[in-house]
Amino acid sequence: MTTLIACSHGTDSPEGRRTVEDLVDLVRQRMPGTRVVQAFVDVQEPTVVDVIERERRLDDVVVAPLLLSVGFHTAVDIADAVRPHENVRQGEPLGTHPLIAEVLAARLRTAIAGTWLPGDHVVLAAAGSSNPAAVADVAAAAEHLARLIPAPITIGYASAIEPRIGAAVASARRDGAARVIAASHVLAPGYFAGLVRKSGADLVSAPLGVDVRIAEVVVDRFGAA
Ligand SMILES: C[C@@]1(CC(=O)O)c2cc3[nH]c(cc4nc(cc5[nH]c(cc(n2)[C@H]1CCC(=O)O)[C@@](C)(CC(=O)O)[C@@H]5CCC(=O)O)C(CC(=O)O)=C4CCC(=O)O)c(CCC(=O)O)c3CC(=O)O
Ligand SMILES: [Co+2]
Repeated sequence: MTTLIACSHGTDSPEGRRTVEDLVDLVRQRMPGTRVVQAFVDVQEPTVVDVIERERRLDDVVVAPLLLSVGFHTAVDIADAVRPHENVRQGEPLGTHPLIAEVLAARLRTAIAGTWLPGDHVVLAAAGSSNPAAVADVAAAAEHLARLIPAPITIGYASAIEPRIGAAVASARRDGAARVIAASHVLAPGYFAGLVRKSGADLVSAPLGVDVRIAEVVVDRFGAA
């Protein structure tokens, strides 16, 4: 049997925790016959190291990151935990999958109450990482999103990388945007989602949240690992 370890960041937000749990439940429903368990890289327990240690004795294991971009957590935390074990594999993060762009577009449509206006500008608001590979992943996510919405898109980061979200919002306005909408490129409510809300955008979309399309991406990443 194979165990899928759904490894998210971890958050102090009760709503964020519930969101991730519900998302993992959706994954579980789609994978009868696979053991699906949660693990975390930061803030919450159990750690991915501990869960791998527990699961690898009985099963093949795939760690499916519930993270959007390659970054410190995928390339160091998860990779280091996986590397010593022959029967443990690591899946790709989720954010470059076209279905994620569909969810982003749906959250944006809700934020604008269904109507795009001339002069709308979207800032794709991502966490940011000290790992430069994150930039390419967020750019790929922006390209997918660009096919689905009529507004121009620029990118802003909550931490580690310039431009920050607030700066990206301000420069869109300087360049003539009539309405700036921040697209929350985060999985769940929490600290980073809060930073996006405070970025000064006119409207802010909800985190990706609980959605069967995201569960589908997790299953896909599991299958490709
Ligand atoms: C509140 C905090 C936890 C706390 O300490 O309480 C927190 C929370 C969350 N981070 C999330 C995501 C990511 N965090 C990183 C990276 C880092 N996160 C760090 C700190 C903190 N992260 C604390 C705030 C400190 C502050 O900024 O003031 C860094 C700086 C230092 C460290 O870990 O110690 C480390 C830099 C490592 C490096 O780059 O060197 C990456 C990028 C990457 O992986 O590289 C991603 C995106 C992964 C992806 O792509 O998905 C999510 C999920 C959001 C969602 O739902 O999607 C939450 C949960 C939430 O928002 O609540
Ligand atoms: Co973090």
